[in-house]
Amino acid sequence: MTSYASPAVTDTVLNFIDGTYREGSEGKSFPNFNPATGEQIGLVQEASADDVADAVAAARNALNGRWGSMTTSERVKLITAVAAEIERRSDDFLAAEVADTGKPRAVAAHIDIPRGAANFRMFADVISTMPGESFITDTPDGGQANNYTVRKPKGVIAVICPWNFPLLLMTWKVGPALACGNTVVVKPSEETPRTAALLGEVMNAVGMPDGVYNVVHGFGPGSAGEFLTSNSDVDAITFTGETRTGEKIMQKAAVGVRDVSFELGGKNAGIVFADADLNKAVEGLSRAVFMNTGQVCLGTERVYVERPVYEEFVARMKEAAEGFKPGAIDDPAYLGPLISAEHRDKVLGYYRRAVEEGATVVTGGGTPELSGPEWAGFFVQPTVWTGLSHDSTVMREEIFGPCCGVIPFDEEDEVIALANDSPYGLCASIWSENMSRGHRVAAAMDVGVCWVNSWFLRDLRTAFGGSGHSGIGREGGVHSLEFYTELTNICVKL
Ligand SMILES: O=C(O)C(=O)/C=C/C=C/O
Repeated sequence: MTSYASPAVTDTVLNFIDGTYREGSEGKSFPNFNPATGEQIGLVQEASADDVADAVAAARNALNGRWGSMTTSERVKLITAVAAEIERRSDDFLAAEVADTGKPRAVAAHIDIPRGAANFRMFADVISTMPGESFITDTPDGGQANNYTVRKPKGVIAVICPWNFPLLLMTWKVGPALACGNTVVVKPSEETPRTAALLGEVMNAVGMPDGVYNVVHGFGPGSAGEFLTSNSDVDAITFTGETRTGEKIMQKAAVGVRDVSFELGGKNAGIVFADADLNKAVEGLSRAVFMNTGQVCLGTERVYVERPVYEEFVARMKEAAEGFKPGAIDDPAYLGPLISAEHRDKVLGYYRRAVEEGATVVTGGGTPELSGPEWAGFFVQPTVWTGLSHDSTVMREEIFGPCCGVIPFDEEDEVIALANDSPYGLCASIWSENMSRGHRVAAAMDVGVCWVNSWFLRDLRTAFGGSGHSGIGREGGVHSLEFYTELTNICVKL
């Protein structure tokens, strides 16, 4: 049986289909690891094609059953109860998330788990207060017509979510999906299945109708994710993760012309002007580079600093980087592991590539000296480079690790061009005490989100997402409704 509250125990993480937990029908499973220790902590039951078909059918049946006939206020009451139950079981969600990710308990306790509840509450509010649209039209016969719009759920939504903020990013999609009356089949990352599975217990506890929320596990080609995106009874697909995976999903979505909502990769820039408050800039950018061990889609991996403050900024980022301590999980400065041995090796490959391309390693560049079995996992050193060209590999490709390259600039137009010279367009941060410059440069960024003198400050009502290779569509507040509902305009001749 799954024991989320004691993740050190080897246990089985099950699929959750039509309100019940079940093993994969083909008896296949795959290992689940704690990235801090590197130890296997469980087995995950792999959903077969039949299991995924059952989950989609359960979601369809729920739409055609009690869930589909519920009023908005009945749905709002249920998803508000989900939020409360997540909070009541926050210790279990915390244990499950830390077991799966190895992330600092402080990060999971202050970001991941609270956002799990907040995401449901946010969209309960949005769907309760969202105004409709209507127009009184003058008609050729001298009369009038009333045009008004009604929103209806899109149907069965496939939710494919990543391993860096598993509960946060899954509920960022499931919250609005359910608020709008859809049903979901969730395919969590194979690295982090636990909190998605645990949410099934919450759904049952609050009396969510069976089939509204389903979870199927799997990884790679020929498994649950592919079965799900290929299932013609899935009405739309939402995905957060790597750009190249998004491209593959989009190909599947094309069959049947299914809508997609994507938050994909990024190579986000931080720009520090000479008139910046360096205390703010170093605090904000050291979080943007090193928080969650750099495994944040919004993270910063390239920093441009106006020349007069370049040397001081580099020295202060070195100090900040060395303040992050791998292998000290209860220390607020703890730098957790990367999610897997594979990802650790990928990041170390970029560390080597940086040196090959002429980087000066200001700090880090390898793996930390850690002793003890509890730190035998996938740790790397927080790293800062100088001496790299803007066109170097590590300044152009998304690494998704605790590292950044720092490059000097001289002119505002120059740095705007550098920051925008990327196929990605997710976010940026601007650091300057000159507010007209802050507004001006932020507006010049070709990104979905730009922070000024801040980073990762989130108002869930705002438009969130990226352009170019960073995604399609926006999530957040009323923006999520564009994806999770279909509009019908009704014109009544008066
Ligand atoms: O803050 C959010 O709503 C969000 O989506 C964060 C994404 C982080 C990705 O790594």
